[in-house]
Amino acid sequence: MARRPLPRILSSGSAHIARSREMARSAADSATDVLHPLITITRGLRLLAGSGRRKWAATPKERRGPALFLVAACVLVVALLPYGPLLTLISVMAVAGWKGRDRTPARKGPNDAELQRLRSLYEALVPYFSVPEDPSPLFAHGGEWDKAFDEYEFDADGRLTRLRVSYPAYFTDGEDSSRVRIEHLLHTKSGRGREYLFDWDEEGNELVMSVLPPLPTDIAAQRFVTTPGETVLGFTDAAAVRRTVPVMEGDTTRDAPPVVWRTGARSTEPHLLVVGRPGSGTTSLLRSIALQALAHGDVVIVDGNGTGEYASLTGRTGVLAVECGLSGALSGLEWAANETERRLIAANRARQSGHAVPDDTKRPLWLLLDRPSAFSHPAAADGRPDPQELLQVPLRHGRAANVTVVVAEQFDTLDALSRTVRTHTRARVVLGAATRDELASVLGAPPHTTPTPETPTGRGYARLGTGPVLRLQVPATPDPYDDATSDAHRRAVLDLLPDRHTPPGATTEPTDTATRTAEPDPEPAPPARTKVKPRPRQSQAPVPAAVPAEG
Ligand SMILES: Nc1ncnc2c1ncn2[C@@H]1O[C@H](COP(=O)(O)OP(=O)(O)OP(=O)(O)O)[C@@H](O)[C@H]1O
Repeated sequence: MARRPLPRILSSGSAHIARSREMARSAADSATDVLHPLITITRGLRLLAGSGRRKWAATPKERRGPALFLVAACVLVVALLPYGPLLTLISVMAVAGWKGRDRTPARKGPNDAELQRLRSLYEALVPYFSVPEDPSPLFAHGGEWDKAFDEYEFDADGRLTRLRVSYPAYFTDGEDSSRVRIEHLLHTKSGRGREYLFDWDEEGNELVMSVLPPLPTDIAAQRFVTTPGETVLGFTDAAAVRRTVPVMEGDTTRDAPPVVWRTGARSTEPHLLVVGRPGSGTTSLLRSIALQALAHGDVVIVDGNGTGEYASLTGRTGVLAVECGLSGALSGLEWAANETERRLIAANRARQSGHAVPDDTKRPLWLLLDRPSAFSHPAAADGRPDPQELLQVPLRHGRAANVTVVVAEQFDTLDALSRTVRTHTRARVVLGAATRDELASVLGAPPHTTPTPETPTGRGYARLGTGPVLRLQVPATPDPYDDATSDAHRRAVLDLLPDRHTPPGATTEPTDTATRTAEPDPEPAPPARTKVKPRPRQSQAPVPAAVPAEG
């Protein structure tokens, strides 16, 4: 059977309809192009009219009369001016055109993946931020997440970088354990491997979580711009401190936010305790402090490690002693205790007789003790006092006598520190990996940030007295005599060292000499800047790390 042709309307209809649609679309496009200025101006006029209406509504009733009068006066002036109405019309059109211009709207709201992240975060928070008794809970399974998350930001990889969470007033945000649970959950769900800052606003029932950039690790030892009495412990977040200091990085200078510790008579935390794990950079921090202290004062170093990491300081001007053995440590600290008393008495006498405090009581004296607990056992075995006992006077009265004590100790041997040391060292630093409890026990408060995914050496936290816990990165101040030290760092440290006051060959005394120095001095030797120079005790003879040689 021959096939009958389809009716014309069915065979050519679809093509016809498509053509008509195409024509209509191009006509609409052309009309839009032609009418575009008109559309823009109309939109602008509508916006202007809207803002005018709002302004009028916001004007107090008693001011409406004068405002109307002013407008009428303006209209009259414009009407009387030559070309006034025309110029006004052109100006209004121009303003309307500017106001109504097409601003491509920025993408609002999260994309699908981000939306999914926010929803799952919201769902995860429901058990923590809701109670069955709440009739209209902010957090409920399947609830409106956008009411709880007021602000959010994602990075290019779609990971959260900032989130503001509103939570119900009954959440126990005053309890550390409740906060820790929320912080842990948000940290885990938002992606590990980054450091987060949690900022709790208890009054507003809001929590802001933000990602912190890593602290720069490329600042090396250098002369920092500080006043006498200020020591740069390291560098922190720009938002955490009010001040910056210029720092050199290679050939460039930039401003960095320092953690500045103030010592001396007006300091509220005149002594420092540094705690860390082995290799965390505590010795480097003490070296950095020594280099800064030597710019204005004298230094006595007691090295319980006995590994000679302070050898570069031996015999330098202002370095009164570098002690590695028990006898040397005892005699050095005994001298320091006597010197503290001498300064106090001299200053007191001068004040009572109405004179100025003598200059030789003002020069800062620093006692830097690296792992003093290493001496405790040999001292007990030998029936001699623990060197820490000799710190009582400098710690208790050092502030008035310009004597500053810095103690570095490791977590494992923290118990061996005397009560006096713990009580009087109110400036605290923790370096290296540490649990939240360890940080809280040393600093007196936990940090508001999550632990670092990788802890570079010299990275940790600082807290000065009752101040906030600050992230800290210590400037690289390695031992210049260490073969592993880079040339740039070696040069940086050597440039900061004062000149030698004794030739290098005379620095190493045999162990028996160090033992001899254990005999108490008939009179305490005054510091280097006074008329008589103290006898520098450099017992740098190599000794085992834990047990000093002469015991
Ligand atoms: N802030 C820092 N920047 C770069 N490198 C550092 C920093 N602090 C320390 N280091 C390097 O880390 C290593 C260990 O440092 P340091 O000796 O100061 O640690 P420590 O805590 O005293 O450890 P230990 O008690 O085992 O000697 C050294 O090679 C040192 O150069």
